[in-house]
Order: sequence, then structure tokens, then C-alpha cells
Amino acid sequence: MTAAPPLIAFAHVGKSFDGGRGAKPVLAVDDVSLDVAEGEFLAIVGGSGSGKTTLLRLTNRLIDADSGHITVEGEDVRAVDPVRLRRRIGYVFQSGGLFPHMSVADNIGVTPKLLGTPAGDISARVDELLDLVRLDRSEHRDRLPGALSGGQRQRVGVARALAARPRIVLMDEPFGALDPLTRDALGDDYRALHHKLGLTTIMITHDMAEAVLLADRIAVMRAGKLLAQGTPAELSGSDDAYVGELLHTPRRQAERLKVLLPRDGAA
Ligand SMILES: Nc1ncnc2c1ncn2[C@@H]1O[C@H](COP(=O)(O)OP(=O)(O)OP(=O)(O)O)[C@@H](O)[C@H]1O
Repeated sequence: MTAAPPLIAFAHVGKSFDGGRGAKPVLAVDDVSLDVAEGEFLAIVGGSGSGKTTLLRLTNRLIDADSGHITVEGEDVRAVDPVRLRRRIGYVFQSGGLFPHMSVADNIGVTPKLLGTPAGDISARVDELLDLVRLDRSEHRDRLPGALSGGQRQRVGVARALAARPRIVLMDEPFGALDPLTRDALGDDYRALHHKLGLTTIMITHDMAEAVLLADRIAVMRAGKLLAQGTPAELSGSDDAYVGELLHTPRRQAERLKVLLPRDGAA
């Protein structure tokens, strides 16, 4: 039996940026090879400046690689028109990335409108998406992003990313700025959506605990390089010191919490 081809594949991908003012170029992504299978939820974990966002932006050609190849659904991304590619790939930004002067409904409907979808169909799709991300239709449809909580804004960001029915969703620290309860609820809700819609998701997070709880597989980046990849259980057996360090904190916290909170306090 042959294995299914990956839905997204990075092969020896490299990307540098001009360091500016005669400084050395910054090697943001350094020879990264990584496959993401259809239906998989992959978390990319790493410190600030490790190249996570650059890797995500290379996937939908917000920027182009200097070397190597990236394929999405079997096509080399360089052979695909970037605008068409981006319509096939949902993108959720850290702070929602919503247009502040546009209502929730208009924000969610922006891509269907660009695709020439009739107004009535867009309106029905907006309602469907609000239900999907568990926002009350009548309460939220006409609000401006500034009148939403951070968690509600992220829900709208997810709805907008899903509007054109993509098979792939890229998320750049989507829940990082939220309080822990909202973050947990949104993470769980998104994970359920990922399964229900049969999505393939790549999510960036600084938080190894979040990655372990949500993702099927985790890729660890440091200084532009892919240090390790695997299921949480596989990473747990890694002998890489940095991976061990990243796993140490959630492990230690879990052990301390078990002692300090012997009984589940939830109702
Ligand atoms: N447009 C750019 N021009 C110049 N340098 C850039 C640009 N984008 C990223 N870099 C540099 O590339 C490196 C990787 O940046 P990147 O944003 O991919 O890291 P990151 O892991 O996503 O960081 P963070 O977690 O802080 O968002 C950093 O040194 C950054 O300064």
C-alpha cells in the first residue's frame, strides 16, 4: 500500500531577508523539509524570531522562497497564481486581522464577494459561518470589530478564513492574546471544526502545552531550522535539549497542579 501524498510539502525551503543598513542578511527559514498530511493538525512551536511566521507566509505566497520547493495539493506554489492560491487557503491572523471599518458580516463576506458570489448567497453563508463559530447571528452580524471582545474577534477571524470553503487553514498565533478560559474554549471549538470540516491545519503557537493539547503533530523551530517533528508522544522521547526544555514547563506545571489541585474544581 502506498501512503497518500502530503497535502502540503516543504522540501529544503530557504528564505533570507535583507538585514538592512549593510547588516548581514537574516536567514529566517533554513533548509526546512516538512510534510503535512491531509486532515492533519500540525502545530509549529518555537521562540520569537525562529521563522514560524515566515514559513506560514511562504505557504500561501505572501512571500516567495529563495530556495527549495513548496507544494500545496500537489502543485508547486510558484506555478499557481498567488491570489487564487490564497483563496484556497484560509488564514487566521494573531489579532483577527479584521477590517475595522467593516461590520462582522462584511468582514466574513469579503472573499465570497471578491469571488462574485451573489449578495443573497453571501448573507446566507455569513449566517451559516456565524453558527459554525458559535456567535449569535442577530447579536453580532452588524457590529464593528471594535465592539467585540478579543475572543469574539478571533471567532470572526476563523469564520472569515472559512468563508470560501478552503481545505487548508493557516493560523498565526490565533489564540495567543486571549485569557486562558477563552483560549481553551476557542482552541477546543476550532479543533472540533477542523474535524467536522475535514480541514488540514497549520497553527503557530509559542505555547507547547497548547500544541500538545490541540495538534496531531508538532514541528519545533529554532533559528530558522526545523529541530524536531512528531506526535506529542514522539517528541516526548526526543533527546534534543531544546525540545526537552520546551516540554519541561508544561510537564512540571501538570505535576504541580496535580498536587495542588487534587480534585477537579469544575462544576
Ligand atoms: N519582512 C522582513 N524583513 C526583514 N526581516 C524579516 C522579515 N520578516 C521576518 N524577518 C526576520 O526573520 C526572522 C524570522 O521571523 P519570523 O517572523 O518568521 O519569526 P517568528 O518565529 O514568527 O517570530 P514571532 O514568534 O516573534 O512572531 C526574524 O529574525 C525576523 O526579524
